[in-house]
Amino acid sequence: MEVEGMLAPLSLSAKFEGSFAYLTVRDRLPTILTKVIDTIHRNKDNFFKDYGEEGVQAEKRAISFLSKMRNEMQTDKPVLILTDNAEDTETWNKYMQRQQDMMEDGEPVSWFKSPWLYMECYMYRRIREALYLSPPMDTFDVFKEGKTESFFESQRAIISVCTYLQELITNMENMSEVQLQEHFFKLLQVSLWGNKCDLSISAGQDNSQKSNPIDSLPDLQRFILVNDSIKVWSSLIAGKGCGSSGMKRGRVDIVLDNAGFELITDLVLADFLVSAGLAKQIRFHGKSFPWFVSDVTKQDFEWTIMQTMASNHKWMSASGAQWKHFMKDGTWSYHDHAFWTSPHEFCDMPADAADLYAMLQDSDLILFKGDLNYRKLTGDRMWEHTVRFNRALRGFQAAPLCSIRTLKANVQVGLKSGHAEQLGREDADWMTNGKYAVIQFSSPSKEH
Ligand SMILES: O=P(O)(O)OC[C@H]1O[C@](O)(CO)[C@@H](O)[C@@H]1O
Ligand SMILES: [Mn+2]
Repeated sequence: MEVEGMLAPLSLSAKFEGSFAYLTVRDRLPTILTKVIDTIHRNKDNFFKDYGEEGVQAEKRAISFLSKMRNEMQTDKPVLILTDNAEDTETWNKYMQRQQDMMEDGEPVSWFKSPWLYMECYMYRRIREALYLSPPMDTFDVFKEGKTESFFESQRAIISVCTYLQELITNMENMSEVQLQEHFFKLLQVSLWGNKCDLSISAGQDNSQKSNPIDSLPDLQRFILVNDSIKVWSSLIAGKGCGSSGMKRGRVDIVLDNAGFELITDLVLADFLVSAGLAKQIRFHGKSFPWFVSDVTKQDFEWTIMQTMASNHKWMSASGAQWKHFMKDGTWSYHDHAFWTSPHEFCDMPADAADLYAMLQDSDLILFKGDLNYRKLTGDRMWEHTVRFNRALRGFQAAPLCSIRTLKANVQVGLKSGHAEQLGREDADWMTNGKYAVIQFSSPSKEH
């Protein structure tokens, strides 16, 4: 899929001392691992209650795997092949070989020498392996507690967005297209800022939403570096317009990121799209195992809808009930695919996950939530900031797509000349502190 003659720049990597990747591998990843070990240990009594002595042995075994990995990471040991014979084990091991073939002077693939994206993904896959090899703990979600807490700590913000949604739906019939567009822009921004609330960048610290998200939007506007909302709107209108002729299906895919408040903002946006007739079908894509601390799994997805329904706030529970209904009648559906928990850049998708690529090709619009998806869209490479988004996608163009992301890693393309330099002067950490954001669109037929 790579455009001929146009090589991609180098991958971000911890081998660049002092870089954000370096600091992440040196400081943040070991902290996350320590928390994982601590969580397993704190749950020892529960494992005993549920599984007896077998549970206690499993706890010890998992902790020993994880401590070993922390040590390997901190001493920059070669990366090990996976041995858990899971559905994706072979893919991961093949990918390691691919990385090995790219190493200079035959040096082994290792934590501080290989691409950051690969190594960070690999850590979460190894956590999975440690649990997988420690039955009956194989289904334990080490990040569940954090995700649940972040949901409950965002209650007030959740109530305000659900109330906003329900009021909107009540008045929708009399709304002009311009008014609908205005509300769409707002909800897209709520979903954008919802991405501030991930737990990976804060190494698991509380990062929930406390204030009313709708009221905060005007103040946050100036932090949106690229805002292609109007193009996203146009692609939705195009999908809608052709619906009756059978050309387009009015299908929107949302590639989810984090559970907690962010997921609620995505569900609210999806509800709005359906209720306003802008989409007929929404397919949500989540992770098939716990990933990057706060990412949504099927369990989180179902739990969130149930909890929303169970709220004693009228508009929150009404929203939850509506979402359950959408799931039941097929208007909404949840999908997971091993590709989302692989280390691949998205330009690899046609070759490495052809079924998923084909599925996405019949979408009218794909919304990619969050920072990690942006890193994978752009390959997590050292692009010049002025390179076009389309170019950085390196042929990944299944359908019109939009990345909705707060900046938490130092890759950013599609900026006007001089903009990055100006930002650098104003705020040295603009690419990694989660204060700035983009709504960046790309369509297969148009150059951007
Ligand atoms: O949940 P998000 O928006 O993908 O953010 C997770 C980000 O946090 C980090 O783990 C911080 O290192 C990044 O690697 C990653 O891109
Ligand atoms: Mn995430």
